[in-house]
Amino acid sequence: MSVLPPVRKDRIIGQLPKCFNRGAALNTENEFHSKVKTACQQQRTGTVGRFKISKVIVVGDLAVGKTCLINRFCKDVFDKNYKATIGVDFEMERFEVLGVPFSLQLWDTAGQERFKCIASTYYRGAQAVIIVFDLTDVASLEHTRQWLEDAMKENDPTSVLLFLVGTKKDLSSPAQYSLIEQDAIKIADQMKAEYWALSALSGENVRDFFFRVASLTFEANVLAELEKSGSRRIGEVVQISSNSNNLYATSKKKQSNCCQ
Ligand SMILES: Nc1nc2c(ncn2[C@@H]2O[C@H](COP(=O)(O)OP(=O)(O)OP(=O)(O)O)[C@@H](O)[C@H]2O)c(=O)[nH]1
Ligand SMILES: [Mg+2]
Repeated sequence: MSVLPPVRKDRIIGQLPKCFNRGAALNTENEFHSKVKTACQQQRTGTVGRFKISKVIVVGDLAVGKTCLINRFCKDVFDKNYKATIGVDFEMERFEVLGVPFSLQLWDTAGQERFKCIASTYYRGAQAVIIVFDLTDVASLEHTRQWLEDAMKENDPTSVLLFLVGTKKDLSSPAQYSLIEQDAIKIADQMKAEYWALSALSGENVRDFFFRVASLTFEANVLAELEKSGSRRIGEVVQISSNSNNLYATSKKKQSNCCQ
């Protein structure tokens, strides 16, 4: 018998959420992978949905808005006063994706230099890395390459999903926004990350973004489970996809360049 309460109604995902910008997306499919849909219908998702909790780390310069972003999604609150994160903090979020329970552990890390060495000890084992910058601060965008490099020292670049997220959209004028967006999309493309722009203050795109993170992480986990169980049967290795738009089939090749 499960001791957990049911998943909140507003955490149920039945469709693959859309990317934010097709020019910087991890995948541009309209639907979940057919193998994933079938596995969910047949309740053949292995450890996904039963024991597995996926770790997501959130990194980026100090005061770019990492804590506010997580708090807007998890608690629907916004604090205008800055309180630096000391070391790390985490929140658990439970979803139901295609009828399968799925949990994300969101690790909120410190951007301040003096807390960075504590925070970096928690980077290991991430399935997704969210690199945050402030849309009104170009330097914070430039620093995202360094944050990526640090996060990847502790993780396997072939299996981590990357997201590049610009915050404080409410503070940037349309002209200012479109300038920084061009640079952000270029960097996201080089990193093989999916780009999003949002505001924790207004809530714009926050829920859509986390639904996308949950969905793509879930999909990658189920595909990995299918591959594992398929390859156990001799001569019956599961073919994931040959579609070049699909990150999971091509991530090994693509991501090997990102931290060089
Ligand atoms: N206008 C506006 N302000 C924001 C937004 N997000 C965060 N802020 C403000 O930016 C400041 C820093 O936000 P935090 O979320 O604490 O920043 P952080 O990245 O967690 O900082 P560290 O924990 O030091 O790494 C706070 O004063 C927030 O109120 C946003 O979307 N819009
Ligand atoms: Mg913080």
